[in-house]
Amino acid sequence: MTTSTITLPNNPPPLKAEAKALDFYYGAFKALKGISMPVYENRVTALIGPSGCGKSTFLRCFNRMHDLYPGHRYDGTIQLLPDAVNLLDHQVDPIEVRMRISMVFQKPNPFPKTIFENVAYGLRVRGERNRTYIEDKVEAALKGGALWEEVRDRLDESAVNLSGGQQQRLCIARALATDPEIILFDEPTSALDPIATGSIEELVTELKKKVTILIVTHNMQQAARVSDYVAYMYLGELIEYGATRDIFMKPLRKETEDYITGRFG
Ligand SMILES: Nc1ncnc2c1ncn2[C@@H]1O[C@H](COP(=O)(O)OP(=O)(O)OP(=O)(O)O)[C@@H](O)[C@H]1O
Repeated sequence: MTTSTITLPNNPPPLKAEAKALDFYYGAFKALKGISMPVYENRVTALIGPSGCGKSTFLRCFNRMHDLYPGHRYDGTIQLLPDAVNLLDHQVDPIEVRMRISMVFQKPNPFPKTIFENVAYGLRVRGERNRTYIEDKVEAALKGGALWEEVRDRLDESAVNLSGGQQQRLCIARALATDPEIILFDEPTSALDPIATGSIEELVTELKKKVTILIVTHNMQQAARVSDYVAYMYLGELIEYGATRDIFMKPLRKETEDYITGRFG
């Protein structure tokens, strides 16, 4: 197995999560191999690497998405700080994990419900009944998703009538409504036009003041624009991790350099 090259910052921000010796199996296939990596609080960490290297698989470990399918197995730990709970522990309820760690997918996936009900969804799953509380949370989440001004007068309309970019911002608002500590973004702009992409990138930068962000992207410019730290993966392994500027300006591993300069992948 390759050893990861990990360069930690001199004055690291507080840790929000940490993967340690993480393996993941789809049945007999080992898709992640011994990944150890910090995730710093209120920072954006980008996961990059060629198709099939395990970026999405790694991302989905953080909110136990893999539990939804039989035959999937984790080894190792992902600690969530400051309470130092191992997210992968069977004693830890995956539903509770998904409240604390939300996810935004590649294709905007609003539910066939009203704009309001899309955002209120997680609160209702959590058992929240207080109408005023839910209304306040929905408004705050839509503001956090930079969508409030566009939809405040049509909260009862179907979410599927929104544009693609608006739908993605709605999905971000939905993710925000339960006050998550981490948001996982899986290629959130790959289905969007450049203008909608720009507004999502601005939003990510704004959101990191409040939450910790992990983002999978194929777009090197996007990784350079939005992230503070970058993890380069290949064939299920973490090859190199470091500050974004260092990874792009002076990567320590030849494999990283070949990938970010477009010579490979
Ligand atoms: N449900 C699954 N069952 C079996 N193997 C899977 C499954 N999902 C992904 N894989 C395999 O796991 C490996 C990692 O896939 P993953 O989707 O995490 O890569 P990725 O880096 O996110 O790729 P992409 O950039 O194309 O989305 C690949 O070899 C893939 O074929």
